[in-house]
Amino acid sequence: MSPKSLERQAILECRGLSKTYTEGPQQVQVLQSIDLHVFPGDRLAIIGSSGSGKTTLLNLLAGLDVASEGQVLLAGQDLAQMKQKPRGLWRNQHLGFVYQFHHLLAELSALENVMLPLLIRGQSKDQAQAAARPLLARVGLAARADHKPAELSGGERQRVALARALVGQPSCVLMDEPTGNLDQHTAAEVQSLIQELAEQSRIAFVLVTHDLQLAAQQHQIYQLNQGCLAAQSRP
Ligand SMILES: Nc1ncnc2c1ncn2[C@@H]1O[C@H](COP(=O)(O)OP(=O)(O)OP(=O)(O)O)[C@@H](O)[C@H]1O
Repeated sequence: MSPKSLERQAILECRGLSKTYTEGPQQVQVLQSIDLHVFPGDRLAIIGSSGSGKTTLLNLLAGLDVASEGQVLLAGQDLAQMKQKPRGLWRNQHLGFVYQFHHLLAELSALENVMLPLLIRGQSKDQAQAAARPLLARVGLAARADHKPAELSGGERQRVALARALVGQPSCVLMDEPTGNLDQHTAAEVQSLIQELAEQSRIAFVLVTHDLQLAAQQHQIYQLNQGCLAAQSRP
């Protein structure tokens, strides 16, 4: 395949994705037949009111939850068709995930948190450290490598979480409210980092956010409404 056709191959794709939650006798359809294509270097924002299904969609795209109908293809592979262990490895190789509440391990330092995905992949401590240190520097936290999450500010923790999502050199990073707990200045820093990484390293970003300012800075905004995903025209 030529580099150009590789570039046009969606790194993450969903087709006819639906999700219904069953609570006792009640069924709640949260997502209805959603199609989405994410290409290298894309920056997409998904907006929608509270309870519209944004997190549910992100979890399905990440293979953390199972769809009621439809498919998710990550780097061309249907996640639902894979066994648990290879699916985890495939996800670890191609996807980074930044959660709203960062989910850093409290007992590990910032550096150790960033090293973790590589240690899980079976890399040595030295290899993991060699990859994690420059990333911490890139997010402006070289001097905080030995600090535990409790000793960092909210913005610093979010940047550690971003470095951890990037350390495995994923093709796509999913972010749930990446600036939800950040002040305006730190949110702007996170945005410029996302922009730089998308342009220079062709990493694709899918951001779920309530922050319309952040959404407006991405290539495309999608709105989730009554289970359907619609592309928005730019403001
Ligand atoms: N495990 C579950 N079982 C039953 N219903 C659920 C479950 N998870 C989510 N829901 C319901 O699905 C709907 C969508 O939830 P989701 O968390 O995806 O929304 P959201 O758009 O991310 O909301 P917010 O912006 O408030 O975080 C909500 O009505 C929620 O109550």
